[in-house]
Amino acid sequence: MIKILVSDPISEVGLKSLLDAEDIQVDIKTDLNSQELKSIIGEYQGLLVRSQTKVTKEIIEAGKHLLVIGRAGVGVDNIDIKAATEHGIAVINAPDGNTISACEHTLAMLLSMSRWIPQAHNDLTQKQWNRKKYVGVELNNKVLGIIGLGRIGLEVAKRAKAFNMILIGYDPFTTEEQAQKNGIQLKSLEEVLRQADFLTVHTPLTKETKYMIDDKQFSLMKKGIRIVNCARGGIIREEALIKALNEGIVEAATIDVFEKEPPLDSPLLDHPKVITTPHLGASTKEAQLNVAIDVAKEVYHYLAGVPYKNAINMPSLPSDILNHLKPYIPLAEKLGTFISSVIMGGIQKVEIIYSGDIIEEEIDYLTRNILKGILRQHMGITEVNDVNADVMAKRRNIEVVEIRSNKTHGFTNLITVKLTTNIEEKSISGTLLNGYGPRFVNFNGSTIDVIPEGHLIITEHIDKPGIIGKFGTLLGNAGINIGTMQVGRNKVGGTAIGIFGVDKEVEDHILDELIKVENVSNTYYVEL
Ligand SMILES: NC(=O)C1=CN([C@@H]2O[C@H](COP(=O)(O)OP(=O)(O)OC[C@H]3O[C@@H](n4cnc5c(N)ncnc54)[C@H](O)[C@@H]3O)[C@@H](O)[C@H]2O)C=CC1
Ligand SMILES: O=C(O)CCC(=O)C(=O)O
Repeated sequence: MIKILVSDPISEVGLKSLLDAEDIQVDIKTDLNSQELKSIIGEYQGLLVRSQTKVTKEIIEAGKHLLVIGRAGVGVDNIDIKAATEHGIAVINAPDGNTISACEHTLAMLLSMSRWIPQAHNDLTQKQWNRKKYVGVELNNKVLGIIGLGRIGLEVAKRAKAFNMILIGYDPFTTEEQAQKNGIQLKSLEEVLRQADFLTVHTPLTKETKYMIDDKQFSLMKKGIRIVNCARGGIIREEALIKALNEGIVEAATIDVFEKEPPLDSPLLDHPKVITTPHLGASTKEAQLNVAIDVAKEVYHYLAGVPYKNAINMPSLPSDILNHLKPYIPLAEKLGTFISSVIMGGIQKVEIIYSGDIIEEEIDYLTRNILKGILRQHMGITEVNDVNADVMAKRRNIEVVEIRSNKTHGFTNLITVKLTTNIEEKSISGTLLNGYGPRFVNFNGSTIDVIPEGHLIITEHIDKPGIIGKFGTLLGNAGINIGTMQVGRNKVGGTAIGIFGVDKEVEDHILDELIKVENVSNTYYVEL
């Protein structure tokens, strides 16, 4: 039974697919403090959160059985992604379901700020009829600067256009063409800051975006600018914002997200020109249902080994691409397992050559599976998986080189893995034969044709008469039946290899017998 903990309020209707699954137990405990979470997280394979639960390194380390962390929403800055990746835990979010709500909240903030609606309402509740005090500004013909032209930024642009605003934007990861298509003039950050009458930020909180709006940036702004932050606290430095408000650079600000949440001691809450909401951007019935449905489905798919698309720490592949890659995945892992079983010494380099139709695919995913096979087999690292395979290789100073080549050697697709250790270098090539499944087709330069499955004995010997016969006798005497056999050599009388598919597990003492046969240099055993 798989156990999933839901530690933040997430729509139960949206979680129905998990709640109804027979093989999954879902526990909803939304009032845990971090100590309590730490003490129980070890029981769970899955953890579902929104933004309140801080999934720290400590929590991740205590989650000995965690396989997946699902975030019902976009921002994953409350999850230590590095620690999750190192522990092989997939982090999956639900980025699409709350876009419209966050965008509409931004528009609500823009409008209330331009007309001082909350302040005027407050006065009126105090029986003060202040018509002169609250003179606003129109959005019409004003320049709206949008920082971050992703899902929410572009939806905001669409709606701001309806108010006849002039749209300018900054996003180093988008193109001029894409911006123009959405009616936005792409500019440098400095230009946006200098030209905007209204400014709204829609980036994630990263090392690059933290405090991207600080004293220096405020000093570039037009006097009287109005600012919205419905993205993440910390993109705008709060201290600098307060200063800019007090100096009159910023006329008004609307803030949904804070550097520290809840921000109960923040001076922003008391500032007369600031409108605040308690991180409500995604708090609509629709958004909460959407993100719960999305995250439940993705987590279920991840646990069931079915294609999913929104992993943060793995290549996120559309399901059609993942389905196309699927048959190559076991081949990739088996190439890694095989080559690392027949080599001696400490691994220094893994070179992977992809050729043929496979080079059009997301080969990073296959590389992770090759590395997984290598690290599990050669180093006994059982916790390695698709999520952390490349991190684990890097941590062990293994150089990983991926090459796309057009030399297919007659195959429609070919994957060659060359392993270099401090002692030797060996290679294995495999292909996927249409309708026949995976095959190993070359080992250290010798042509072979091996179905990579079951119990395999591999021998390296000199190409001389009688050796294969002796192997047969020895294995027969040990009650081991040879089901398939492949021999190859680089030249007559040269170095030869034998790959014997046998019907049962082979113990070490049998390999010791085989290596005693004259002209045999090495024997190995691998289970695929
Ligand atoms: N207040 C709330 O309740 C909600 C807040 N959010 C937050 O809104 C933000 C935007 O979300 P989405 O639009 O869904 O994300 P997204 O990933 O679709 O868009 C983010 C955009 O920021 C851009 N970007 C990244 N680094 C940048 C930089 N240094 N300078 C300028 N642009 C940069 C990216 O290229 C991307 O286009 C996130 O921080 C998210 O967590 C999202 C939903 C609800
Ligand atoms: O869970 C929430 O309500 C916050 C949503 C949010 O900030 C996000 O999705 O990034």
